Amino acid sequence: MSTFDTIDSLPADSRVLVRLDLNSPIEDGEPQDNRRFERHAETVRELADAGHRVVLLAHQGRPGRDDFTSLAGHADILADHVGREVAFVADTYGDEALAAIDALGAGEVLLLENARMCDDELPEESPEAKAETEFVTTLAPRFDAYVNDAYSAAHRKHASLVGFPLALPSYAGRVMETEYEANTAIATREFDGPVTMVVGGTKATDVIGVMDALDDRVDRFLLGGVAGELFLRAAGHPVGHDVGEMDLFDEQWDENRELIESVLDERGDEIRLATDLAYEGPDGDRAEVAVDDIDEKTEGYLDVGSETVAAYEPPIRESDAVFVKGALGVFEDERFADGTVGVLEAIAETDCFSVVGGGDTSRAIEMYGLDESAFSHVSIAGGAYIRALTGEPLPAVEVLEAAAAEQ
Ligand SMILES: Nc1ncnc2c1ncn2[C@@H]1O[C@H](COP(=O)(O)OP(=O)(O)O)[C@@H](O)[C@H]1O
Ligand SMILES: O=C(OP(=O)(O)O)[C@H](O)COP(=O)(O)O
Repeated sequence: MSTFDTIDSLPADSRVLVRLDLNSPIEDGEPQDNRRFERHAETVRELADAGHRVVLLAHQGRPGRDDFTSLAGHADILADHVGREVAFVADTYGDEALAAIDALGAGEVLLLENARMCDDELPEESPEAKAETEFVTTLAPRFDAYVNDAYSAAHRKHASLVGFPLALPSYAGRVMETEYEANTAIATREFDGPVTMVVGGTKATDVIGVMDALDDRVDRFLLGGVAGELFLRAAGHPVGHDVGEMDLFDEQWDENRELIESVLDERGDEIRLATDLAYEGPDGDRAEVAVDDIDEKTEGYLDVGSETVAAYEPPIRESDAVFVKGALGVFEDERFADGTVGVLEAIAETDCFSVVGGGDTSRAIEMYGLDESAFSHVSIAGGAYIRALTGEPLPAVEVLEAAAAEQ
């Protein structure tokens, strides 16, 4: 169980500064709606309905990148989800922002500009250093309390995440609470039956680190995606390297080769690898090949094959808990969705405890019409989910816990 205080303890009629994570895909300069809005809207609605004055802080992208934009468009999307007006001010702690904050009435909601537009926000520093920045010392006196709901950014030591808890009574929002409980479950909960982890996606370095760290917590790993092919390579198959323009395998192989070989050597019995793979055939249709029949890799494998999907379903059905990190194939293309969707369907049909993590992978749930409520938790966190699984501390959670110990 977490040891931070939640918004259940927030005193009535508070002026509250709330950190959300609305970081979103940007297309043609506009933020795209996604689960983060829907989830954070619950916290915002609850606080506004209770009559608090609600001021929101969030970030978008990184300076210098195309996704580094204003939060004006985010306010509109959030307002649709909250079912209330969300005012926006293109300022964070200047006169315009302070005037808008001071003018806010009970139950009203205001979103401040992208926190990363302040020089004080980004350099990663200690909470003590961040608490002394002008950003924090200017805003904090305007508020009675700080709420952190941005679990998915909690691995960053930025001012809006770690500075305010030293300056204000601090609480966890609903997203922070639920993400924390579900994502640490693999380390903290005892399960009666087998624990299975589905491992795929493109970020092989991340997931191999997770496999290594979860050594004694997971009974079996079902592999696909890029990591799956790298393990097949370690097992002696002529796959798991780049062909043509591809840039997914060789670097990650060089980086992880020793670890993959030692994990396979020590835990081979618990690791299930694909026995067949799917690729784009000459007529553009999905084609499949048995791994044992591959003499040379000449094209990209884009999914695990149907024999593999069938073999992965029974262990899922027997599991007491299943954690998913990464897709088994390029599910965005319907021809190569069978592995990812097959596994998600098998999880949805069981009553095991299940967590699906990763921004890309979780999109398969709505793309293929799966019922989100069939999963115990669909995480909106990427990097923070990985860190939770590997047991690495999250600085923004640590400061909330420290604040609770002092409150
Ligand atoms: N064999 C593969 N080749 C290329 N891409 C793959 C393959 N298998 C899965 N993927 C891609 O992996 C992505 C999801 O994984 P990733 O980005 O690592 O994780 P996350 O869900 O954490 O964002 C999907 O978008 C999918 O297209
Ligand atoms: O989207 C985020 O992380 P994620 O891509 O790991 O899910 C967070 O908002 C953190 O953003 P950052 O990785 O630019 O610090």
